[in-house]
Amino acid sequence: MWTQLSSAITGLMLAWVMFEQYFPYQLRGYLQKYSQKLMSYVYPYIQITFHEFTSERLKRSEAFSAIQTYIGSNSTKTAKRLKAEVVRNNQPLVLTMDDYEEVTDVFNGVKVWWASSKTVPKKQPFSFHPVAEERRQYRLTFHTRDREVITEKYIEHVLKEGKAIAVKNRQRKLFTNNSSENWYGWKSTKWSHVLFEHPATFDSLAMETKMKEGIKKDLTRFSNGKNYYAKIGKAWKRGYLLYGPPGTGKSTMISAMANFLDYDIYDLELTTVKDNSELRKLLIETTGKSIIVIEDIDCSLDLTGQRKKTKEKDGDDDDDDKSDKEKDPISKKKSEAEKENKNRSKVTLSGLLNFIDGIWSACGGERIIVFTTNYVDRLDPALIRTGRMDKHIELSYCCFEAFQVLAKNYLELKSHELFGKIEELLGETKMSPADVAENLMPKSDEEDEEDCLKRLIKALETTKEEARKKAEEAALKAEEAALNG
Ligand SMILES: Nc1ncnc2c1ncn2[C@@H]1O[C@H](COP(=O)(O)OP(=O)(O)OP(=O)(O)O)[C@@H](O)[C@H]1O
Ligand SMILES: [Mg+2]
Repeated sequence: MWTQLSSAITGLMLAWVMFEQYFPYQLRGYLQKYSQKLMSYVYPYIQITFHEFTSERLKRSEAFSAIQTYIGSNSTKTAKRLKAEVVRNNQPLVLTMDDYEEVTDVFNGVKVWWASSKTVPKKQPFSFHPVAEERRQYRLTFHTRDREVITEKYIEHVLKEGKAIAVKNRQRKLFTNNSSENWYGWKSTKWSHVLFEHPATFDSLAMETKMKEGIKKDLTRFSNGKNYYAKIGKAWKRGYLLYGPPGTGKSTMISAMANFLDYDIYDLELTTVKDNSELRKLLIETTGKSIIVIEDIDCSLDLTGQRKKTKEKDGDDDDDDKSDKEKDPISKKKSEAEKENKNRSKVTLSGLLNFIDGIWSACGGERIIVFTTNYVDRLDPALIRTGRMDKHIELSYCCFEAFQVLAKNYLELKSHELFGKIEELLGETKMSPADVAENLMPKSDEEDEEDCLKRLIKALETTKEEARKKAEEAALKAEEAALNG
């Protein structure tokens, strides 16, 4: 048996050598051409191969990824051998077609075959670029008579569907910028990320229903506005300025926005950005369908510009001002951050404005930029003028409508006899939704809804009393000052 096989192989090899030696080059070309033609009569199928990596810089082919997702979602019903991957502990298994497996698909009554295979490239003795161990490819086979429908419609359908499924299944990410000291090598990591899993939604957000609905509408119009933005010649982006006292839900709203639109979040820490060019590099690295957030913009940088610097030089920063700062927690936060950032970040106001609406801001598309601040009046007018930050949203102290949302979320209460008293007190005093929520949270298993509501009433009364005393003291001081001339 082995001797027969080896003599057959030797015979074939001899025939090939004779063919190579005795047939002239042109004749060999003709023979190959006609044999292929002959084959196409016997085998009337066309094959297209999609490789995993593009030829340039080993980048993964987008078409391959889309096809993989498309086949993955369809093949689980038909393929006999599947590959299982666990993405995360609490996620279901992701099943894809195994290597060397074949599945069929039908499009407009036309049948096609998809097969997966892989090649292992020869090891490079020396290379600067890491070489992928295996390269996979998908082979699409279809009948010659279906050439038109497949090349003109089917492939486009597969790529579009694959991308849509990937968007639907993707795990959203929360990025934060690394300090430039940690950018290394040709594959520098400017952003690092974790999975974004914040549960906040617009339903759980406590604020006036009308305002909430308005914001949701605005976001939906933006995310569906690709053609509109192209038509009016504007970059597909929108700026929001969220302002209000601490604990009124600015950060929570950003998470709710990301969950509502299914976007990633880039939390940009400006104080670690060295200069404007670094800011631009960071921006280029962000992807579409994302929210870029700069929190506490008034603390991040000296965005009040040159005016403030000259003021400080003139010695305008008097003692009274300083003692005020010591009292006010927001100013304290601001001055601490200012001190820390002095000389560290050279990002300028103009650099930031360029980031918001300069030429570079258009790359990527479909992006929302959100600034938050506790003090809107401390920002430079250039930063908040109309057209720059498209929408200004004030998040304020808890109103009764907002309280109702919190009571429903925290205590599953839609009404209660104590609601009337709470409505009255909320109208007379200022308490942030964060503080209201804190009071509504049961502190032990023994506490019921009524205990929580009573605690809130007590807290509201204390706040009201403190505010009354403060106002009295201020009035007294003003009276004294008037008397002293
Ligand atoms: N409007 C709101 N609806 C629901 N929960 C809220 C709301 N505002 C605040 N909270 C609760 O209070 C906590 C603090 O809120 P959040 O961090 O969003 O406030 P903030 O406005 O960003 O404050 P800061 O100005 O200090 O950053 C949140 O974890 C959330 O549970
Ligand atoms: Mg916040």
